Amino acid sequence: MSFPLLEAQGLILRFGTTTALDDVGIAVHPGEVVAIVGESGSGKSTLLRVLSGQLVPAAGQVTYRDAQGQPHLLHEMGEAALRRLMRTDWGFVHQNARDGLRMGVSAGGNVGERLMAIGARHYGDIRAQATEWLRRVEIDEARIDHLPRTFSGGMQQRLQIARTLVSRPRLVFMDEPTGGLDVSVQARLLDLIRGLASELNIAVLLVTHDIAAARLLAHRLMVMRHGRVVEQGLTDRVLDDPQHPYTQLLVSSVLAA
Ligand SMILES: Nc1ncnc2c1ncn2[C@@H]1O[C@H](COP(=O)(O)OP(=O)(O)OP(=O)(O)O)[C@@H](O)[C@H]1O
Repeated sequence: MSFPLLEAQGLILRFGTTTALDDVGIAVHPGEVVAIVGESGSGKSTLLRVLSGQLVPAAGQVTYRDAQGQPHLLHEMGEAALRRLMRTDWGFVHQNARDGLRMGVSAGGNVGERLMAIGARHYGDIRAQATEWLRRVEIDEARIDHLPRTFSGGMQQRLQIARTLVSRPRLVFMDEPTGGLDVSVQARLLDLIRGLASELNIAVLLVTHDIAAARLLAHRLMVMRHGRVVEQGLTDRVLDDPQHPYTQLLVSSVLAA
């Protein structure tokens, strides 16, 4: 198997007396979708923030391997290098599309901007790619000059995905990407994410408390509770044959719902 794209060991992080991460390790390989599941307060979002360099752990390390195969210790990279990584190699899909979109910029502008950030300069090419990406995320290209605030919640989320993926990141961090949307809209969005991640061979680190979403998208699953990883493995194995009592409870409560 290839080297992991992102790898962490021994992560510890406390907020006052709360231990949000308690000796957490993870590895994400190129093209792999890994879901972090667990109840509210289990440490999922904190882990995502540490893995994407936004929070510095009290102990442990995170290593990112760049496109040339060079490993970098994330928390020793420096602000400028980290920002460059975020622009070129990584993408973020937020639960609230407003956090990932520029609401005062047209739909086409939202997508085109990301291309310009990685060096695209030719207006015609940028507009053509933006049009193509709107089509890919099932937004009518006639809406290209409209502002995202005129879009439905599901459309805004699809636009955020187009904006994120247009620059072909190697790794995308997603925090509850379908949270707050209608169930039918969620299903369509999950299908779209699954298709695009697989087609573009993008690694995804997905935080969700939605086991059904994790089953649909993730190759591997990591179950967290009270800041610890209680179980991890291939998604079907973990969900069909959970070993830890907490995972059994999570799975059975979904089945009973
Ligand atoms: N900025 C903060 N200051 C203080 N405590 C925090 C902060 N962020 C998180 N915590 C605490 O750390 C623990 C883990 O929180 P975290 O948000 O990572 O959990 P989560 O699994 O993502 O929950 P949710 O699904 O509700 O977002 C919780 O006890 C939370 O209250």
